[in-house]
Amino acid sequence: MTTPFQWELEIALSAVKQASQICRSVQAAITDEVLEKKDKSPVTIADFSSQAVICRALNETFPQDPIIGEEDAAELRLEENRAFLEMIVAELNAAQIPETSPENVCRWIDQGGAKEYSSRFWTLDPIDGTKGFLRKEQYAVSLALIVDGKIVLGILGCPNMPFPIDETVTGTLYYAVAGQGAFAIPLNQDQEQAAFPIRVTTTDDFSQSRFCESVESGHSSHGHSQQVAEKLDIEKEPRRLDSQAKYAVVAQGNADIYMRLPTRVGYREKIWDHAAGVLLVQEAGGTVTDITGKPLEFDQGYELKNNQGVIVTNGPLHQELIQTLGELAINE
Ligand SMILES: Nc1ncnc2c1ncn2[C@@H]1O[C@H](COP(=O)(O)O)[C@@H](O)[C@H]1OP(=O)(O)O
Ligand SMILES: [Mg+2]
Ligand SMILES: [Mg+2]
Ligand SMILES: [Mg+2]
Repeated sequence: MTTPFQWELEIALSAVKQASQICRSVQAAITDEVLEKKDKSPVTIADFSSQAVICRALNETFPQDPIIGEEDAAELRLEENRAFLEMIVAELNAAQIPETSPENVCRWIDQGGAKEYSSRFWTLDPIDGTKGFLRKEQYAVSLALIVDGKIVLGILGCPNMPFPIDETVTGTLYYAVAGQGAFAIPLNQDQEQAAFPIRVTTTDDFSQSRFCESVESGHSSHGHSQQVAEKLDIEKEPRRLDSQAKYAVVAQGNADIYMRLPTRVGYREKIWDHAAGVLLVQEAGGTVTDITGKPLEFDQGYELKNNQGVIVTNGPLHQELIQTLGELAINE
């Protein structure tokens, strides 16, 4: 008997693993090749390579499934960016991806171009935390499958995360399937190795708790999280790291809380920045809502249209934290 989504898990894990290894090799070599997107955020050859490899693999096995991915190939098709495209082609050739050509690379990337909600789709952030990637700190390759508005499968490839039970091993692949728990495996492990189940902490004492948040104060308000920490007597310094690695840190019990507090009115979180991390934490026993305590709604297209910010906890700390955000009027 097979468990639900076993086939999807197998294909997706191998694609994320391959993409994570490409990201790692790009990071080790050069990273000063950066395109600036229209919104002024950076994108590298690793972002595009990762999206190409993962969309190619998903499309080969699940051709009917739309993919809502972060990147698209419009800029890469411009003549002025031809050299940049050739560097992506070279990365995929080095990774021995069959049928690699400039045209196919653009086509694979654009397979991740769905925008609308459908009853079954994947969502992909080929590199979440590009700024962390450029600083050679934390970043994540993030992939999730959403069926009938529910996240059923989530994977985070974290090439710079120490393995939870052996910190000498760098690079962790996290995954969760709805109802089946959350697990970590080393990114580099070639032979079959038992997946290590991860769990959130059980503390209900804020004075003993630690929270994590973005490095970038433009992505999450450090001023507001400081106010919350003072009100709740959280004494420990926040752990700042980029990307959905923050979800993994809570899921494996290295922090108790992740706060993502809006920095400007009107910003809507993107589904690919959260879907995989949310399922990982929920399956590890934790709780995720927006800053008003509402569940995140993954049936609204590519944005979390009906939500503001994100609050992640081990569970026991959740309600009082949401209440405090209300008292401080941070949720308005
Ligand atoms: N104003 C904002 N508020 C919240 N998140 C943002 C904002 N601007 C960009 N982001 C997104 O935050 C993510 C990184 O988060 P973190 O700080 O936790 O590493 C990126 O995916 C980035 O999207 P983008 O890819 O468009 O730059
Ligand atoms: Mg980006
Ligand atoms: Mg992102
Ligand atoms: Mg990204």
